[in-house]
Amino acid sequence: MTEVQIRRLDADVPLPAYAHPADAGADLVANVDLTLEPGERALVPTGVAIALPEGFAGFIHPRSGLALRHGLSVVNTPGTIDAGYRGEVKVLLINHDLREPVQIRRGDRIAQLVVQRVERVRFVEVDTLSDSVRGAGGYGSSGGHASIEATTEGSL
Ligand SMILES: O=c1ccn([C@H]2C[C@H](O)[C@@H](COP(=O)(O)OP(=O)(O)OP(=O)(O)O)O2)c(=O)[nH]1
Ligand SMILES: [Mg+2]
Repeated sequence: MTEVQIRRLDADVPLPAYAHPADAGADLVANVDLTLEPGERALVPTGVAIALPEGFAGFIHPRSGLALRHGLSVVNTPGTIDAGYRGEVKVLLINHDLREPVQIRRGDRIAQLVVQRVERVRFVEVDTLSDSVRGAGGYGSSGGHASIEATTEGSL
């Protein structure tokens, strides 16, 4: 397992932790109490700083349970933590619920950090790009409906 240096900026705050052995995301914890009114956003400190090895990056994703129950998400999802960043990891939360405020208490697991290997590339300027099947098609160019064949019961 790749080791990542981590520094607590608050001695009481739990370190990011994976809830289950095969989870991709380690939960990040809020280090403050706050209330987000409908539509409101806030940059929430997690009380930790990390030093990712070169060739890795951290990506801050929302937690689906909070998104489902409260409309809580991450504005810039996924937030990017660069390997060279040594400041406090912060989460840019937003309350997407139209009616209810979201209460966050210090210690709540508010988002999850996915650490991944990333490639850096050298951009080589050319006059003509290599051909591809897709070409310049995008924005729904491949259509939106998959035809589903009618099946009679028991025919599978
Ligand atoms: O959700 C986030 C996003 C970013 N960061 C920190 C780590 C990251 O390495 C740094 C810069 O983030 P980003 O590159 O997304 O922001 P920017 O607007 O491009 O700022 P900069 O000019 O500092 O790169 O801020 C966080 O703590 N949480
Ligand atoms: Mg940047």
